[in-house]
Amino acid sequence: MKVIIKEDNVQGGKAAFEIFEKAIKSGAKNFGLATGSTPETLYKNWVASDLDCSELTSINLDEYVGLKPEDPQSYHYFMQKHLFDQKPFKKTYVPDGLAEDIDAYCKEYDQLIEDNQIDVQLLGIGQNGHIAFNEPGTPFNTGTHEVKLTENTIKANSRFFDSIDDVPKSAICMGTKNIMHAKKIVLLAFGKEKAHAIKMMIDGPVTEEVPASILQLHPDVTVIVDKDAASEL
Ligand SMILES: N[C@@H]1[C@@H](O)[C@H](O)[C@@H](COP(=O)(O)O)O[C@@H]1O
Repeated sequence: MKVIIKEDNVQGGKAAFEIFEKAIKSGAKNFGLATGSTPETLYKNWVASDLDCSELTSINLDEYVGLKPEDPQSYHYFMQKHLFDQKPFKKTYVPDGLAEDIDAYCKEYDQLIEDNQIDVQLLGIGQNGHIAFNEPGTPFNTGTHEVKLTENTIKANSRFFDSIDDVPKSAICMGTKNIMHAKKIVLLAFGKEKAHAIKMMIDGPVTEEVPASILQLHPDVTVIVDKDAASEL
């Protein structure tokens, strides 16, 4: 893993954007994208750039079960607002939180990822080391699946909702198998509350108890952290 330590999330977002820009200019077409507060500075740089995205395809990591795409808390909405409305892509995919047959839908999403191998996969990390919504204990060979969110994640994500009771209890997300299939991975983490997860991911054992630790086994991972998130390294 290559670890880049930047002053703050502004510098971190800029460094991340440079990686995406270089990949696009070198012909990369398929991007695995992520939500959460962490990628916002990257998307700001992306939107402000003159990059043409009309030939790009994006496949997002996850979506809450039960939220409509136009729900302001949905990850569909987030992506439209922070990137796709300003930078139209050729095709964008975010898991369908309203899918009726979730198991069948997850298989379709796996096929989509199989057919469009991701050139650069963006990731954030949860305080407990989760990536996408792969919570501690999720088997490493899992594909796209429905996941019950842990109390820890519901609490952490409740800041985006009016009340903690409004936070959906489950989500559809890519599994670690899908994530590891990407050619290149860029993981971002900013803030002190991510410091322990970053330490475990980089220096801890590879264990399903810390889902992000699987990234130690991927050949091309760049981790961009700010000083706070790097404080336990
Ligand atoms: N499913 C998302 C993850 O993809 C994200 O990485 C994590 C951290 O979010 P934030 O960047 O807001 O700290 O939260 C959520 O649980």
